[in-house]
Amino acid sequence: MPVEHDSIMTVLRGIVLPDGTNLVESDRVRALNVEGDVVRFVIEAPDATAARAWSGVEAEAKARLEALEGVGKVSIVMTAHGPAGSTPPPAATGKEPPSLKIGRHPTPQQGKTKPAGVKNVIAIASGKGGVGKSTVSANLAVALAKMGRKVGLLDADIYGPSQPRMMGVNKRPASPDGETIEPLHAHGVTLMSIGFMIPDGEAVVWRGPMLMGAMQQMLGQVAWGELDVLLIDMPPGTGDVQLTLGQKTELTGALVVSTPQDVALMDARRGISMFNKLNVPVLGLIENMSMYICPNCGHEAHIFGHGGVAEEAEKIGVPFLAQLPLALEARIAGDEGVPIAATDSPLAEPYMQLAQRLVAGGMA
Ligand SMILES: Nc1ncnc2c1ncn2[C@@H]1O[C@H](COP(=O)(O)OP(=O)(O)OP(=O)(O)O)[C@@H](O)[C@H]1O
Repeated sequence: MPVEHDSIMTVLRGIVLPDGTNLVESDRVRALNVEGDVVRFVIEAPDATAARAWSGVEAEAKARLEALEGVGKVSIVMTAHGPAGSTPPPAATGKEPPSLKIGRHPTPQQGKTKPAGVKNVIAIASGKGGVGKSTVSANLAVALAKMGRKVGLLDADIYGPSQPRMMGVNKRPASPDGETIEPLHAHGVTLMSIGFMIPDGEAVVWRGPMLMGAMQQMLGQVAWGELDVLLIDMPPGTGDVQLTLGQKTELTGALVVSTPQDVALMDARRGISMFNKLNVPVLGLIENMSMYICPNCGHEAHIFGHGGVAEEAEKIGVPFLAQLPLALEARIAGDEGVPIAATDSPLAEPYMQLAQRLVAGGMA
């Protein structure tokens, strides 16, 4: 029988650190993963000096866990996040402990790249917050997965990552080697969110270089595997993440989500003009909250106006890809972690059609 997570934590609680606390109490254990009889995790030391001084801690944890019933192999990676102390690094073996931290200065990069094995990368953007960009991203990802496509979803919305809630998963991804990050999986979609890696609100204060570094890591360190398409749920507006992504990533293109309201459309125009400047093709516009369908009588009301996004698409010569109704059922589904496209509700249909258009166009 595989070893229980709790039994492992009990053992780790018994491993005393030099300051008298233990590994669990001082929150040093990350990415604990049990597969069969193999236990893997990361010990996150406060800095490189401590990481070196804790080699006995690592050895003790390994020996004690290997003595547990059901455990065959134990693999521990020691990482350190803080500045190194004054002690010189160990001789010859040389390699610094890998860093699992998301949010760092970028490493130099020549030209545009995309994760190996990923055929298409599509940014889902909006000029304005709250228009439903994350809802569209989650549902489109699920609809594509239902069609049998291999889909990844990267939630890069640093101001309010909503995919953990919308896709119904929220835990810290495993990192068996302290460098590669194993994405999570939900509703057939390979999923990574900046929200899995950093405490709420921390990234909001990041500016240019830190954001560039974080995006580089989310694209480059995550083991995305073979994907037909990777959707990126962007933060709203035209900030550093959008710029970095447009300049550094080989994007198939961008989908721009807007409500029919004039104010939302004005902001959407700004987003479109940014993508044009970055030479990122705008694959199409999506109108969300097009009409409200009363759940009681079926009456349709155009709460945020009517037809604005279709007109805009025609004016700028890009496809108008979908019209998505405002529906209570869709909101509740998103809040409960089961996107409406994952259900057999008729509201899943417009997302299936959107997915089909992208597949037919060779974009996903
Ligand atoms: N078509 C819809 N019908 C009903 N509710 C919707 C619809 N689209 C979005 N919502 C709801 O509106 C809220 C905002 O949507 P969402 O988070 O997808 O927007 P966003 O543009 O990603 O926002 P942000 O910029 O804050 O990330 C959510 O509660 C979501 O469930």
